[in-house]
Amino acid sequence: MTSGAPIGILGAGAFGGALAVALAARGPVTLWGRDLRPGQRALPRLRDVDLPPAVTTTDRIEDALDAIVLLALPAQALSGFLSQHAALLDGRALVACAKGIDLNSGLGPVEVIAAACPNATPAVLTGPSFAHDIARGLPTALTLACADEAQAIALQAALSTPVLRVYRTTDVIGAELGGALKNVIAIAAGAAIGAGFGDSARAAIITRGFAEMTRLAVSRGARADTLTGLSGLGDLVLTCTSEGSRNFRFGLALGAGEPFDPAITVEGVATASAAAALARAEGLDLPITAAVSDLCQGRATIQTALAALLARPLKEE
Ligand SMILES: NC(=O)C1=CN([C@@H]2O[C@H](COP(=O)(O)OP(=O)(O)OC[C@H]3O[C@@H](n4cnc5c(N)ncnc54)[C@H](OP(=O)(O)O)[C@@H]3O)[C@@H](O)[C@H]2O)C=CC1
Ligand SMILES: O=C(CO)COP(=O)(O)O
Repeated sequence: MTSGAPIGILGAGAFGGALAVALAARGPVTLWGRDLRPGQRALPRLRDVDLPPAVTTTDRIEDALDAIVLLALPAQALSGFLSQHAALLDGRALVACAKGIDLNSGLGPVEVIAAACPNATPAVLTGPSFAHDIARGLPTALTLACADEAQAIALQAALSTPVLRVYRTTDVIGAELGGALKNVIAIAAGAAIGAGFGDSARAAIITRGFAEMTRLAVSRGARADTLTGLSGLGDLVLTCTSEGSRNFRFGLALGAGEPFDPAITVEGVATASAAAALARAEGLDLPITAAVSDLCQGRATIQTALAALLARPLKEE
């Protein structure tokens, strides 16, 4: 494969680290993390995989400002981070790798970038992909969403490798809401399994959860067919069916009444509240999303949440 343009990655957690490993197959990558040492090869959040020589590590953002900059930070950290570093980041191609809705503003990652860096080309990289799969070089398909089609084509080419297959779309809202909302439904699926409700209940949650995802995304301007793609249904299936998912594992613990390590990133908690607020503003009924929000905020128990869902009036599918 021909050498690609240098890529900067801001955020050295599991996903930033995995993308650095994968993209090093194309060309030089600079990985920034707030505690990253120059020459560091092992990352605490990405076990069992060392960074290859084509990855330079740094704790100076200035070192990672390449033509393409990936923002591999949790969704709730993005706005503050961008405001803090806007002078350095504005005007560049900024690709959010986060899946969530900002709780303060109700915005997705691309709108968060646009608000903080109005001269940037904002995009989002999303889709079904566990960091440990990508880092191990397993075949993976992602979606790159950018409103500007020419930029989407360029970013798709720059971020694809022989095993990382990137599709593209200009439907930014659809791609980012699919990625954000699947985490909420994965918490519900995990909670159902953790509480012992069984696989049939999980199938119902996945299906009716998908209907909620589509309803909210379409009301916000997304195309319905984007939700049936990798960034929506694809990621929903992965996250609701694998204990590789932190959101699913968090749900399992919630359903079983067990504690969960608060240091682990679980995007669906904040996004459930943000999505429930958006649904109220749009006048939409999203019962599973509301139940997850209530469960996470301690306003419901798994038993009261189930009873409320089952007591809803019978309706046409
Ligand atoms: N892990 C996965 O399989 C996948 C994750 N994603 C998405 O990627 C995003 C990031 O997740 P992931 O990498 O897994 O999360 P991790 O918890 O593994 O890592 C998060 C990283 O962000 C850093 N960070 C958090 N807040 C800030 C801040 N304010 N300033 C600077 N750095 C900060 C953390 O630094 P520190 O360690 O110093 O706290 C850490 O390095 C999420 O939106 C997730 O949904 C998408 C696809 C797959
Ligand atoms: O987004 C992911 C898979 O596509 C990772 O899911 P978790 O954040 O639940 O681990």
